[in-house]
Amino acid sequence: MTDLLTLSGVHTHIGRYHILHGVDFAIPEGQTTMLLGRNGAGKTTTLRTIMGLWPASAGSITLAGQRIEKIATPEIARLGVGYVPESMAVFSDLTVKENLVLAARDGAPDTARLEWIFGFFPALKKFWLSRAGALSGGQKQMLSIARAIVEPRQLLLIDEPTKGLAPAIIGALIDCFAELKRRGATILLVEQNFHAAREIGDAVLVMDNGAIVHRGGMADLANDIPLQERLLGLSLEAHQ
Ligand SMILES: Nc1ncnc2c1ncn2[C@@H]1O[C@H](COP(=O)(O)OP(=O)(O)OP(=O)(O)O)[C@@H](O)[C@H]1O
Repeated sequence: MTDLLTLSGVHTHIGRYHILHGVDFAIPEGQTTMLLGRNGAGKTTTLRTIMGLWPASAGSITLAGQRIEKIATPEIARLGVGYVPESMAVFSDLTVKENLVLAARDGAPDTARLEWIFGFFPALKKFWLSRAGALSGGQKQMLSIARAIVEPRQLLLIDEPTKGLAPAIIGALIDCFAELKRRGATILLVEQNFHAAREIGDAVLVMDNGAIVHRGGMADLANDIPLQERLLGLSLEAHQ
């Protein structure tokens, strides 16, 4: 299996705060890797550092063989990294169509690509000419993800997509991620909801205090309750 993204000894400072303390991991191509950890562990900072939104103060970030830790965010996006931030990135006053047109580099999403997206987010086709602000929370999240994949991406970074959503909507999102993965996407996904995480993930990384403290297969962590309690301070039952 080829690694699409590799972080090696990555440190990040935000102002005078030292947030990431030597983050090391590799993301295999075509897999969904979950990034878990307690609040404040450094998960969002890791995604933002990969995107160049917070500069790495030391270490290397390699995407498909190319070093990207000193490259500006728009260039990283052009290299094929899609980012879905925690606060859904949609324009409420614009229609679903306008949101997707703005997300496409040439201002005209490819028709076949749109049909591909509608295949797993049918609500976006149904509400094509509706204001994004009128969508449900789950549909806004779908639009936010659709904006990130309106052009082909090598890698998707998604921050807490299920946060604040009702269980039925979380189920629909999980189905969408499964479909995206089936179609070959490589995804690094931050998730606090362990029940959702174990449904989606192939591999798992756990962060604590700005460093990776566990890496392995998702099934191994899902089946090891003492390990979950030690790493995440939770038991699976508490999250079902
Ligand atoms: N703009 C900022 N200025 C100062 N400190 C920050 C800033 N953003 C984040 N931090 C700190 O960096 C640490 C890591 O935050 P981060 O958001 O990456 O954690 P997280 O694992 O994503 O947690 P959460 O699940 O709560 O979002 C926290 O201690 C946080 O307070």
